[in-house]
Amino acid sequence: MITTKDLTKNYNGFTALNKLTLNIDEGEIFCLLGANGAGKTTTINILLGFIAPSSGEASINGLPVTGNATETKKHIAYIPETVTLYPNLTGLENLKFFSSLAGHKLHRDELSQLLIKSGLQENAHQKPLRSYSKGMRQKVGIAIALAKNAKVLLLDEPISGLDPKAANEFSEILKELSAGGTTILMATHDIFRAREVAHRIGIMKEGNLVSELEAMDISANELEQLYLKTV
Ligand SMILES: Nc1ncnc2c1ncn2[C@@H]1O[C@H](COP(=O)(O)OP(=O)(O)OP(=O)(O)O)[C@@H](O)[C@H]1O
Repeated sequence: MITTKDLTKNYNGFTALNKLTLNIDEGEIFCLLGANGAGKTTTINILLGFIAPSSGEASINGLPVTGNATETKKHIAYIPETVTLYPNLTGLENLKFFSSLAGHKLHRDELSQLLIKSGLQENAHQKPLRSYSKGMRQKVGIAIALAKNAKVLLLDEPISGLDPKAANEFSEILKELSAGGTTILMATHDIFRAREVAHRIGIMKEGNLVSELEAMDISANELEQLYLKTV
């Protein structure tokens, strides 16, 4: 569960995020749309405990992030736009290393299965990351997030750079996780994907959440029109 109440972030008089109130239930997928600079990353960074809000509150599974960030982070898996990994380690080795940092000791077979589930072709598992495309690196990032088995997943434009097939597979993974009870917040510029994968969609403009709608109630075309009218 992700909740924010009147969440605000100011930078020297500039309001990057203005009184954002969100309630994302267990198992729900919420997509945040908005032009560059709308406040999507700021929201995610506050939820991660990376930056402190100026006012308002953010909670993960009922626990306020402020003052409890070490604890709340344990419940969160995070996939940024560009996943940072070790170029000289293979996909398997990166996954093993990062999942062990999160306290998980997984066998080789389990690691391979996670990479396969994330859509990384098997012949790449043993190759060094420096030989991977952006989409392939992103899939290792997805596998690392899956390994953590977190109840909350935060995604900041995770599909930019993925080809349509990989993006589609990624949507399927998100739906599976959601069906298993994972709460998902995804910032994205991909209106079509948002419409396809989300239960609810929010459109942000200049730090404000200006529209909030059920994905089922709107077609991709209508969502695009609304987005263009809004931002
Ligand atoms: N450290 C900072 N100091 C000053 N302003 C900042 C800082 N971080 C973010 N901002 C500003 O806050 C606003 C919101 O930025 P944010 O990164 O949340 O937008 P976004 O919706 O994620 O955009 P994008 O789609 O480009 O990733 C922007 O105007 C940005 O310039």
